[in-house]
Amino acid sequence: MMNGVEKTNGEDVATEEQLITPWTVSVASGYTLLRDPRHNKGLAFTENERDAHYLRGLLPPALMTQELQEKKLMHNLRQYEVPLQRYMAMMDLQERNERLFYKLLIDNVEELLPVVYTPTVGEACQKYGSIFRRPQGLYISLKEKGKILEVLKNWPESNIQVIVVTDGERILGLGDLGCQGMGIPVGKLSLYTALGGLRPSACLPVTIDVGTNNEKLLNDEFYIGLRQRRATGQEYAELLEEFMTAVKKNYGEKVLVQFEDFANHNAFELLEKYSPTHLVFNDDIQGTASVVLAGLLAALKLVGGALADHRFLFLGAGEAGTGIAELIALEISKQTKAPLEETRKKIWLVDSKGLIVSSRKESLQHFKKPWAHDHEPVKGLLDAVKAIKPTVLIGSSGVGKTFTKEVVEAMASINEKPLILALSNPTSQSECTAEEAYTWSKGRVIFASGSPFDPVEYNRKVFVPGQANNAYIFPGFGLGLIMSGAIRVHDDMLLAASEALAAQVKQEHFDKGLIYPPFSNIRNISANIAAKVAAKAYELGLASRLPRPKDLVKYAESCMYSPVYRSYR
Ligand SMILES: O=C([O-])CC(=O)C(=O)O
Ligand SMILES: [Mg+2]
Repeated sequence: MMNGVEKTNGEDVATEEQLITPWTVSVASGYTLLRDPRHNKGLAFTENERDAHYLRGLLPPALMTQELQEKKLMHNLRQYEVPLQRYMAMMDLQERNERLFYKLLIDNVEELLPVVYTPTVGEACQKYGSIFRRPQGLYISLKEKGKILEVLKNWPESNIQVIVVTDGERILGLGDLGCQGMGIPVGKLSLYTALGGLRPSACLPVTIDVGTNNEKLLNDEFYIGLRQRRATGQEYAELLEEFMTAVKKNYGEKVLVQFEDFANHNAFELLEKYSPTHLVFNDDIQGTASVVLAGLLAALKLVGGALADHRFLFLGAGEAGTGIAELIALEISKQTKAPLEETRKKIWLVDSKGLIVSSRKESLQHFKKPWAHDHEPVKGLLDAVKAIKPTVLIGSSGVGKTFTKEVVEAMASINEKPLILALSNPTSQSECTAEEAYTWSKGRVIFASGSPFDPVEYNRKVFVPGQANNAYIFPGFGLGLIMSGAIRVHDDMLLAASEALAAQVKQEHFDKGLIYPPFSNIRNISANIAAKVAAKAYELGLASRLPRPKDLVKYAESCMYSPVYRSYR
């Protein structure tokens, strides 16, 4: 139980032999207050606050508003030309003055998203050891086996609502970054707060360190993780089981665990294993699926027809590829009442061995098997495009530069308005650039990508590429789950989130060729997504927060964290 009889940090339920953490709660003042990022306001402390909180002399005389601090910091950030330096400046700010960090991020979301998130966060993870200053998040390694519950109690907050956890094995499209994957949970959770309005203190980033198979990191003297090859099989499963059990025991039934950037085999297995007993969500399978489906639903206004009239070809049959494919098949099945086995046949996947066809079925990993349709073998992507004649081409393999000129031209020769999504992250792994997509299709493509691209001018027309990134969905999705007290995730909630996001794309966006709304309005979008997800949770009997609020959008908005400074008495 979270807020009821038991205290959440477990002291009350501990027996006399059990070890507890002797937390004390005190009012911060003076030097300690300035060093406490959650409460520090820097030069924005008022005269009264300086008197009352023993700050006299610890600050220079000037007073600044939060707006002026924001202006100064944005100016400073823009001086850095190297993206990683901007990232480090933002992380320093988060460690120094949390509210100001979120004020910057919320007010300048389009400019700062690429700094604290994709693509720069990818480079930050690669160099995490070298840029390491203060630890962020919770590290749970094989050394902590048998003690995970105690480790959770070391974290200074006990009222956790969302955990983003990675084991670092597949960080974006960059591969195994081991313990240095911590940048991802940290970045995702700062979006939970900035874009979805969850309180920072309710968010817990976790990295599970079972080793790494990345030789470069194993030989890097600055590497911060366990210097061993990855534990697998039973050893791995046991550590995760201990973690999942400890999480539920410590935070209760309603804590959301978001799996992030696990390698394919573990991602599918963990989701399947824990969905029946925990509130779990895999962002790379389900979040990406929901955001892509939203883009497709919106794109129908530009390309015409119903979803069922289209043919889909994927390059990449991992978490994103099969997750998106399954959600598209589910949506078509709901719309047409055709069984899933039928609707799946509109969707074709290509992996590293070529088109997935029935003759390969025996040797396929189980998550690929539903996509093995009858067709003669086809080797490469270009031949698959020519054979399948898709209206929609989606890249989700994590490998860059795979949508070649020939592939884009083939799509443009088949379709008046080809729909191409280059989802792989970060920018270096994108299947093609926005400029390539517009140029090679002679300006006819409808394009979106996982990493952001600047607008492109082609034939004196400006094209604005959309960003098909799960960041549109997970913050609002999570908010919807938390605010309704949901105890399980259901696929219908993903569909509800897709529809809510698609509904936010307005004529002015379509006019620019966009199939996603701009991020500048993301808090409002998140409130709408949260409301639809929560409504679905109530409808399905999965919500525990009763009675149901009448106006769920208003309620979502009222739950959202504001970064504006509070006055101290
Ligand atoms: O982090 C992102 O930008 C999207 C994502 O989940 C991934 O690429 O794994
Ligand atoms: Mg991810």
